[in-house]
Amino acid sequence: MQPSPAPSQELAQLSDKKAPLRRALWAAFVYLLAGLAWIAFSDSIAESWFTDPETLSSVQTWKGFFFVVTTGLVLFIALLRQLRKDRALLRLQHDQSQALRRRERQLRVLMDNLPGMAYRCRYDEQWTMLFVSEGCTALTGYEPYELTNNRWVSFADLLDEDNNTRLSREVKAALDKGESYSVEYALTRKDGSTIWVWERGRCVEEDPGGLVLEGIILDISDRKKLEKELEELAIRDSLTGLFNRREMTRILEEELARAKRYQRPMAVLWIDFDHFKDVNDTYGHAAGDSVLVSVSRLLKDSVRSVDSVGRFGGEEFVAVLPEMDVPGATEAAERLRRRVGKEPLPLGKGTSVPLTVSVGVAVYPNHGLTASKLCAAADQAMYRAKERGRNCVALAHLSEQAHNEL
Ligand SMILES: Nc1nc2c(ncn2[C@@H]2O[C@H](COP(=O)(O)OP(=O)(O)OP(=O)(O)O)[C@@H](O)[C@H]2O)c(=O)[nH]1
Repeated sequence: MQPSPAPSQELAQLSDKKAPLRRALWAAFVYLLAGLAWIAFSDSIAESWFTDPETLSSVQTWKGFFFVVTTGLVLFIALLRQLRKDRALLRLQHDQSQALRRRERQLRVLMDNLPGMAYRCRYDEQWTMLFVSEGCTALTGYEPYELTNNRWVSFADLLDEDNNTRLSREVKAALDKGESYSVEYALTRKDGSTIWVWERGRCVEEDPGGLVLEGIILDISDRKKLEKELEELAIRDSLTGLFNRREMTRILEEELARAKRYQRPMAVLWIDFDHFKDVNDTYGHAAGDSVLVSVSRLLKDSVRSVDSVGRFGGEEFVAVLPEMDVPGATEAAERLRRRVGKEPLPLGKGTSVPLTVSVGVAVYPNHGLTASKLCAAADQAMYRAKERGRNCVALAHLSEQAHNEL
């Protein structure tokens, strides 16, 4: 079997447009040469071999037949070979185009069933889409033709400035390293709603207009929502929805650092229910839970938006009040105490119970310079409020350092 030419050889043959003419001319030349040689030499050889004119005439007739049959046979073989080659080539072309169509169909089915959108875009300011898969409609709300070539909107129009800047930065960093990029950002859909997407892509080639990027964009809103819920769960108390002890400790440290940096006061209120055990014992634990929930709402509604309220555990609540000095903190604590004691708290099933709280107040820098000192000072103050008969506010003792300075 004849070895098939190497692909580069095939390519060179294909790109040489004059090759068929050259080959045809060569065949014609060989035929002419053979024909002329035959005419020139066969006659003289026949004449030298056959002297009898009658025999010579019949030899010349047979010689003519021989020439026609031989050239016809050569032509037949050459044509047969060529036609077979053409047929094989046509079959190959047909098979290849069938395979190509099959692959295109598979690719389209795959892309259209992607849980997102496949794209090919220019690396420009508009992220000009050269191609987007059918998933574009479900993802963005826009039909593929509306987004392609920025016909109605550009992809950049779907991103706010922050997200667009982040995407540009990530893509550039990946391109600089010659790696693929992967980035999460928020995208505004046609109906104005915002979704979170995850994009992964890479630079595939350079076309005359610049770099081209290819990749996929998937909707990850559900995952983001779940992450947010998990984050919330990690920082919230499951019963009341207020911040939990860990988050309140973090907030307190953060506010304290800010207070120190700007040399401003800040306060911690330690709030504890009076005789809460009686509520549980009389009305049951579930009723006690309802009271805790409604008091949490009450406490949250009674503080400023910059203040934070959390449940430290059991029926102990803590409020962190930034920018609050001793008179302000005492007044805020009094206000809270009055508000809780003013109305009976609902127990569920239409009943309610009057309840009071005792509040301890500690202020930075007067009652402590660290979070733990402030908490301990506020807690002790709250116990003093209990000792004074409950339903009252007690201020922490001056810390040793503050005492010396004052
Ligand atoms: N319903 C309910 N009760 C709780 C929860 N956490 C703690 N408690 C109850 O809160 C009560 C706290 O009781 P104590 O520490 O004796 O305090 P108190 O009865 O409020 O009395 P004083 O603080 O001294 O005024 C206990 O009965 C606990 O069971 C909770 O999540 N739900």
